[in-house]
Amino acid sequence: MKESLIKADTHLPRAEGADRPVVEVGVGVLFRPDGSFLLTSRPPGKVYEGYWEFPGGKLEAGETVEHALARELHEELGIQVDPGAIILWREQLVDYPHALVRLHFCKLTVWQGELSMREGQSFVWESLPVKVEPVLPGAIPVLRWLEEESSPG
Ligand SMILES: Nc1nc2c([nH]c(=O)n2[C@@H]2O[C@H](COP(=O)(O)OP(=O)(O)OP(=O)(O)O)[C@@H](O)[C@H]2O)c(=O)[nH]1
Repeated sequence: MKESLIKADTHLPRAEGADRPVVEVGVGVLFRPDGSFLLTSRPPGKVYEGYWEFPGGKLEAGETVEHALARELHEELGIQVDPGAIILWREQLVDYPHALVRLHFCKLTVWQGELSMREGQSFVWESLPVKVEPVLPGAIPVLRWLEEESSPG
């Protein structure tokens, strides 16, 4: 089956032309017992600064999605996560002007430690429909999937 692709900001030129490598990214949807989920703002200095997203980051060489995400959540949020508690959920390819990324979205309900924003981000526990904006193009499908999962039938 052909992988679904989102094209973001199509009016902007693409870096590196058509044959650019795919950057693999682990992304966490952290749920509290009341069903709310965590959104964080992209830190100052990063592309799409200030946009709301789910926390996560790029896989390093040799890492699994679960290990990369556990590492990123510790680096960004200061929490301890057992890679075994990370549930792989969905994938989405996104074509951005700066990179072609494959997002590996994961669900997570268990972690240790208090949240501390180590990169100058803001955070919010949200529920549908989310109130914060703008949401990163590559995070928007998650909101749709959560909506689908919460509606009967
Ligand atoms: N963390 C995260 N990244 C996302 C989401 N949606 C989405 O398109 N992305 C994209 O995935 C890539 C993640 O890169 P990043 O910059 O957050 O990762 P990182 O912390 O490893 O980056 P660094 O190399 O600047 O340290 C970016 O191109 C970002 O635009 C999302 O919901 N969460």
